[in-house]
Amino acid sequence: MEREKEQSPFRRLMGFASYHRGKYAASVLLAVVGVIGGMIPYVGVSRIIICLLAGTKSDVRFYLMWCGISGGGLILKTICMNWSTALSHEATFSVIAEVRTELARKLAHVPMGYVLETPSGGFKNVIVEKADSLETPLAHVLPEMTSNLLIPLCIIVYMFILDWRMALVSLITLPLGFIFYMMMMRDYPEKYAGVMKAGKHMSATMVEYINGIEVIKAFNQSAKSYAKFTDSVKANVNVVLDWIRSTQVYSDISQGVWPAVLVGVLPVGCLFYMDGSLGGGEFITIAILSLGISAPILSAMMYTDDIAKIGAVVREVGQVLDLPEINRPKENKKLVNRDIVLEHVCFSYGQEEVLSDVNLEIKEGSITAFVGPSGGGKSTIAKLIASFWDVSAGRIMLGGADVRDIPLKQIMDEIAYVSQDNYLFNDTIRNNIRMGKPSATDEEVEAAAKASGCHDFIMKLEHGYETAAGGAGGHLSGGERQRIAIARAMLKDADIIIFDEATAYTDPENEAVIQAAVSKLIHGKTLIVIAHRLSTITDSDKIVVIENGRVLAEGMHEVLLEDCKLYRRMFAAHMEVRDAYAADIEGRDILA
Ligand SMILES: Nc1ncnc2c1ncn2[C@@H]1O[C@H](COP(=O)(O)OP(=O)(O)OP(=O)(O)O)[C@@H](O)[C@H]1O
Repeated sequence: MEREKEQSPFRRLMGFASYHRGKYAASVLLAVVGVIGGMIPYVGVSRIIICLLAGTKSDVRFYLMWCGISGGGLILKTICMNWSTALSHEATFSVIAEVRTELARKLAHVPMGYVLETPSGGFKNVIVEKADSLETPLAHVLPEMTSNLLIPLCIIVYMFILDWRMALVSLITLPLGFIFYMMMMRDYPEKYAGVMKAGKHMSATMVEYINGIEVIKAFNQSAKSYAKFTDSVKANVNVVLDWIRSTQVYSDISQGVWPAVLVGVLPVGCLFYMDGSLGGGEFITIAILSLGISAPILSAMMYTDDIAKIGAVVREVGQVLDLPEINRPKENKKLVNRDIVLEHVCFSYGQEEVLSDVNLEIKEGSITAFVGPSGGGKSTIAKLIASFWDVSAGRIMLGGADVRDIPLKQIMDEIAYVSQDNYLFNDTIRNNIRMGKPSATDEEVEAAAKASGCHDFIMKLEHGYETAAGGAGGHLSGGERQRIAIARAMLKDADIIIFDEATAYTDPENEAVIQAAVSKLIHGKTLIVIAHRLSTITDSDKIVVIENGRVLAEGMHEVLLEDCKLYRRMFAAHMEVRDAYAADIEGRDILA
């Protein structure tokens, strides 16, 4: 596994934006030109006022010219600012799309365990909400903050040229407001990280609540009594309110103090005017200009809030991007056959070892069944073979090569994993089956559906193959979903098939259809079946009994019945349940 070097949030943000730096540079340049355009009316007004008061110009064309120049400046400002914003948004939405694509790619390359252990709401929060929150700093901060800081800077320089004393007086509210602003920003990153954490937790529990709504309803719970959900909503609102309470006063004071420039400019200006050291034109010009200082500075300050947030956002996006990947070579490996060999395999989820010293040989073209008590490690072995995780110790060989030396894509091509949780995408049934082979024609899709026993129930659906399957399978039964997964695997035509039999007891009719589908699917292939109904695997070439993370026994059905007490007991128990179930069904049929 590989851990990328940790980067500072700012460098990472710049890294995201680097492919679009041309657009960002043009956006900043246009913003600067826009600021210059925006300054022109101030100069125009000042020229007109000074000349009017001094009475030095009586030609109306002079005033009309400055009116025209001022209007031109405003038009230049509007065009440049809008163009600048359009460019920065164009670049930013591309960056956000790239970040999302990279996050999604990352999830496909980290060990499955990381993805499964993280609530899906957590990932959704990072990929959707957090990625979205990059929009403000990237699209607005660069051009708009540049212009919002440049405007007051230019005004101040101009005021210094007119009268340096008045310029200083007009700046007096800036440091005062800044003190309160800094008090507001105290511990900001920590507080904001707390708000984000609470939001993420709420999002995760909400997704959990929605996913588990069936169980919650079945057990007569409600949103209120589902304490985890209500607690997270309350915790979120408390953290946000605490944060607002601790900053609101300072924020209000600083926002009140900053624009109050006339409090100094008017009395001091009157004094200077009365003692003759300040001209009437300059006084009025400075009074007007001083009003233009605080608004852009306040806007720029608003962005510092976003800059402070961005560290936490980028860090969180970075945490996903830095997850260790399953590190595999890129070049395909030549496999001599499809034999699978496990040598002294150990594996732990976190600290707890769930497999210890597992040795196993699965011959190409054979049928191998994993059986054993729940939690014994059957699925874990199957998932290690499919490279969902890497072993903690020992090795797994496929066709003579260590699976860690085989690219993930090659493993995915070699192995079809038909799991119990057959996720159906929110797409048509046809496209769901086609996932097994994206280039498959409609005829191939339907042929696979027929072979896997899906065709009849699909044709009974309202829109046949074009019916939307809906998230996680919609209204299809477990058995139907499993048959769709078998159809997908048939299209994929992989050499090795891992089939995780459904734990829920399916009716004998459905079981027979699934059995028929599986036997068509495995023709000439290597099959590993994680079996929960022992009657279905008695003909296997090899049955492996797995208990407490170890291989307890292996052999054919008859041999194990003789030699393995656990297998004998499990088989007898299974037959008993099966017979009782069959008798129950028969009884109901007679009553009907
Ligand atoms: N993602 C996981 N994180 C932590 N522990 C896990 C995870 N998946 C499985 N385990 C644990 O590993 C052990 C083996 O689980 P596994 O699913 O491989 O057993 P199994 O024999 O397939 O069980 P079943 O027949 O119930 O499906 C169990 O103790 C289980 O709780």
